[in-house]
Amino acid sequence: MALEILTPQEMGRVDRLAIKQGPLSGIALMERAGAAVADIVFERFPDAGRIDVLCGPGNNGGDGYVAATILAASGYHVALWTDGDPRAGSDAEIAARNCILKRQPLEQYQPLPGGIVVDALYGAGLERPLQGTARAVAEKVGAAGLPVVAVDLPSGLSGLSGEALGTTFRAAVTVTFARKKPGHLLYPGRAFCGELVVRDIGISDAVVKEIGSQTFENLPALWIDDFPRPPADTYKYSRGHVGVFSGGPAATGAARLSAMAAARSGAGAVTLLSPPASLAVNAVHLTSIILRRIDGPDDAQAFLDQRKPSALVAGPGLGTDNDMAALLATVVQPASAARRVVVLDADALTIIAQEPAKWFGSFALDGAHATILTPHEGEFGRLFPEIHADKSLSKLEKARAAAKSAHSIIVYKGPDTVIANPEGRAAINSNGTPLLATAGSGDVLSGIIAGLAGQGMSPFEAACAGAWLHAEAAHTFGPGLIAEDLPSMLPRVLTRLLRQRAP
Ligand SMILES: NC(=O)C1=CN([C@@H]2O[C@H](COP(=O)(O)OP(=O)(O)OC[C@H]3O[C@@H](n4cnc5c(N)ncnc54)[C@H](OP(=O)(O)O)[C@@H]3O)[C@@H](O)[C@H]2O)[C@@H](O)CC1
Ligand SMILES: Nc1ncnc2c1ncn2[C@@H]1O[C@H](COP(=O)(O)OP(=O)(O)O)[C@@H](O)[C@H]1O
Ligand SMILES: [K+]
Repeated sequence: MALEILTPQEMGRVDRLAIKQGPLSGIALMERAGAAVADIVFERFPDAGRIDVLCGPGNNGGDGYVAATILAASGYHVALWTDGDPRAGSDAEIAARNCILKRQPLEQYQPLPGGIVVDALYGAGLERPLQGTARAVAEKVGAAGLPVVAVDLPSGLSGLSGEALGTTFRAAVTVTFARKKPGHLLYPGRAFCGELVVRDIGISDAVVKEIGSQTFENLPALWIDDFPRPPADTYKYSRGHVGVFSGGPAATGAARLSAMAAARSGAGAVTLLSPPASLAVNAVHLTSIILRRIDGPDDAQAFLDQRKPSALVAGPGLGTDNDMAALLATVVQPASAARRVVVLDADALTIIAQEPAKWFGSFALDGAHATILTPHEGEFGRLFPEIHADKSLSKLEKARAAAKSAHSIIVYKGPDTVIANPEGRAAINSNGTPLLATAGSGDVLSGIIAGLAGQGMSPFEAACAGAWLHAEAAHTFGPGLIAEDLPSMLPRVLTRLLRQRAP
């Protein structure tokens, strides 16, 4: 399974290395890329009355010349519109030379009803907004609502960040080559791409590996080998013991959601740590979850020393007053010998955001201990104001920078959740669903991550698996989902996942 995501720059290096190592030349790769585009047109639009192929001056245009040639030879009515000549000496120049279709100036192009558009204006090389004719054409095509097949990327989109650099084509299908790029998975890019198809053009996995990308699509293959498999002779505490801190009586539900999610993720024991005032309300709502009274930091320390939980969740419904800040200080200190992963969310992030540098300095991340922060957009902005405001960084790069500065694993949530560690390893989640935009779903995510990390899964992998399982649970339930439904969907999702993994 090809999991690497390549930046446009890395893709350029892959292209050059593949050409250097052979056996395929640049024009051979381009012929395969153009053929892949033509294939998608055959598959998705077999009855297209007319195909307008728009070619830019770079190699993206080269793919367009190849696709136009194949489509015309197959009997389609193809019109070729070009925005300048291909650059001299480029592979695109060879592709243009091999294309016998008449070239028409792009400024004369007018959308025709019933047609489809192949957008081969700009791909990986676009670095500034579309201007002049290209921009006017993007606007015309958008207004006409014609189906667009984008070559590599919809023109106008940054392949690096997924940002629209300006006016951007909106594709029905995007055909990219070898590997996905960040802009295909990060919003708003993902929406501009429509259906995304990745086609092999003969670039070997070994060449991609040599580039050493540190970004991956968050799919089970990324972490399944590390997924918890309890041995036959396990018992409840060795199967993972997760402690979840509850807040005051008016806000106990969030912590219970986390606790239930941790339990459903396979943790052998989950203890809800409750302030005295919330004990009664928590008690009436809990059955399999253990309830323990915690009246301040000393009690919390006693729990940590006695029970040695392997993972903790603090933040959902915790409250942000000074007492909770003191409790949090106890929670985040590195465990002496015992392995422990601490997942901080919601109110814990609000407390930390008041003095980020102090808190970040206390977070430990080594083989045995880790801190995982799970901010949504607003929390991320409060925790990392400078990184958040830096317009030159993509969401992916922001998550990486935040992980480094906080010595933590960051789960930067949203429709395109990014998980990053301080060493620069990062994953982009691709199975998100707007069904998850429901109160309390983040609390469930924290619990799943803690449940997996508590069972011994490596923290980065646990965070990735948590984000994937969370969205998969939402898909499995479907419309009408509320946060309470997510934990009870996990058994089905886990069954499917583990069945697939069986040899
Ligand atoms: N053999 C290969 O290498 C293969 C490559 N493949 C294909 O190549 C594509 C990448 O090709 P590419 O690097 O030539 O980039 P592409 O996007 O076509 O052109 C960008 C050039 O245009 C210019 N420019 C930039 N922005 C501009 C703007 N707003 N308005 C006007 N001009 C603008 C800028 O030049 P500048 O003006 O800066 O001199 C820049 O250099 C890739 O997406 C894939 O489809 C596949 O076939 C596989 C084999
Ligand atoms: N439009 C969306 N598409 C996919 N996932 C989403 C969307 N909106 C929210 N989510 C996910 O739902 C969860 C919401 O978390 P959060 O904002 O902390 O909610 P809460 O505080 O109510 O628990 C996150 O995992 C986030 O990634
Ligand atoms: K394009």
